[in-house]
Amino acid sequence: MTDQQLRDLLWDLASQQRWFPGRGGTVAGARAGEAVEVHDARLLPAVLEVAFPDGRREDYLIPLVLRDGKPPMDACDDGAVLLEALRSGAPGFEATRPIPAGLPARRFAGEQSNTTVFFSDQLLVKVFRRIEPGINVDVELHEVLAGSGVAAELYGRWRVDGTDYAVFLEALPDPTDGYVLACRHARDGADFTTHAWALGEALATVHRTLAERLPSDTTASGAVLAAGFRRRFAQVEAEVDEVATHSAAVDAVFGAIADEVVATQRIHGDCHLGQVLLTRGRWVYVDFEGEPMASLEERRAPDTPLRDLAGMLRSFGYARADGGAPASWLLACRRAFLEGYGLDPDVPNPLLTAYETDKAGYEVSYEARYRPHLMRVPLDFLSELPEGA
Ligand SMILES: Nc1ncnc2c1ncn2[C@@H]1O[C@H](COP(=O)(O)OP(=O)(O)O)[C@@H](O)[C@H]1O
Ligand SMILES: O=P(O)(O)O[C@H]1O[C@H](CO)[C@@H](O[C@H]2O[C@H](CO)[C@@H](O)[C@H](O)[C@H]2O)[C@H](O)[C@H]1O
Repeated sequence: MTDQQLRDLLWDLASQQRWFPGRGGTVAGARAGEAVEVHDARLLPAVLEVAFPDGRREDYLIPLVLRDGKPPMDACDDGAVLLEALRSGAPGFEATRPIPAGLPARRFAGEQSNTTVFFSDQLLVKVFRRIEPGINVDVELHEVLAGSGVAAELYGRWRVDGTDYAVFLEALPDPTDGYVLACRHARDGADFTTHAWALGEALATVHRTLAERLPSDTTASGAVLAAGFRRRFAQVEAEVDEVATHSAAVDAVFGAIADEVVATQRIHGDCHLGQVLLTRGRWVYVDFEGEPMASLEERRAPDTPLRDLAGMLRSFGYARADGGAPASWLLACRRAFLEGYGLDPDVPNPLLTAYETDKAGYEVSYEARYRPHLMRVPLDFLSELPEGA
């Protein structure tokens, strides 16, 4: 295949995909690594390089399966090759447990920023699409959380020249999405506190395990955190006029943490109810990649566990709004979640409020851009902040 043919092929394959935000860009190049022999096929790790008008460049992985007499195809549509590559120990593939042979492959059809292929109901591979040089945080943290019971077990990885291309994980049996379940409870006016408590307990296990296995001797000062929150909120103010009425209350929330000093550690980083699955009575956290817009360096940096707690608390607020539940439903979820985590909900926690406020500000601008009909949800949270917090 010539260089031009590879560029055209990858662009065609990517352009049809929901995970590909590269349409606003142009092809800057295409490259292919060493092909891997798997039975009667060859697996070619191909990467499309996309340039954007603002100067950004992004790399998108489109592993190709090449078979004699057939057009090349995205390996995610021929997932058996990926499983067999792991099982047979093909170059770059490393299994961390025994891999069953011949499981039927099914590509996940839902909205996703990467691409997941399930193998029967036993395991899955998540192929990373936008790749960055180095270790992928999702792989790193799944490895660290092995055996903790609050994350899926790692089955292996595909790593090329020190960069993670894919992670193989246990497929959790009978999974139910946490946000879907919470919204259903809110709609039915059903009690969600047992689940909220268990989610808090599971998050405490995530944090404890990460702190034990990836210790970090770092702290964050409230003044620095507040400065960051204020900068981010100023951007929201510039974008959405309606937040101006809440500016004084928000400023007071951020001002209240100036004297704090908190320990930092590795955290989930993008915690919300859409990142937890209930599997046979147990809550499991998924997708440890951190905030998609943050750089790899930012996503690997220690942070305070309160960011994860705040993300989850905000999510209960969304579920309440979605299901039209009363304020008491939300309050009960919040209390149960904090208690399950090991915090006393009656003890004021200005730092946690500051993280929630920061997240709500971010949500206002996210909703203004993508889902204006939901902008009221974070705005309502801001409107409930006490004036002189
Ligand atoms: N171990 C797992 N077992 C079963 N389903 C999973 C597992 N991990 C993730 N999922 C589901 O697969 C989908 C995509 O997973 P996710 O890790 O969030 O992908 P992305 O990084 O592309 O957003 C989600 O619907 C999630 O609930
Ligand atoms: O899951 P992503 O990392 O892509 O996060 C983005 O989209 C989320 C919505 O899908 C958005 O989350 C917000 O809405 C959720 C309900 O739809 C709610 O559970 C979250 O708490 C709320 O923040 C997230 O902010 C955005 O970054």
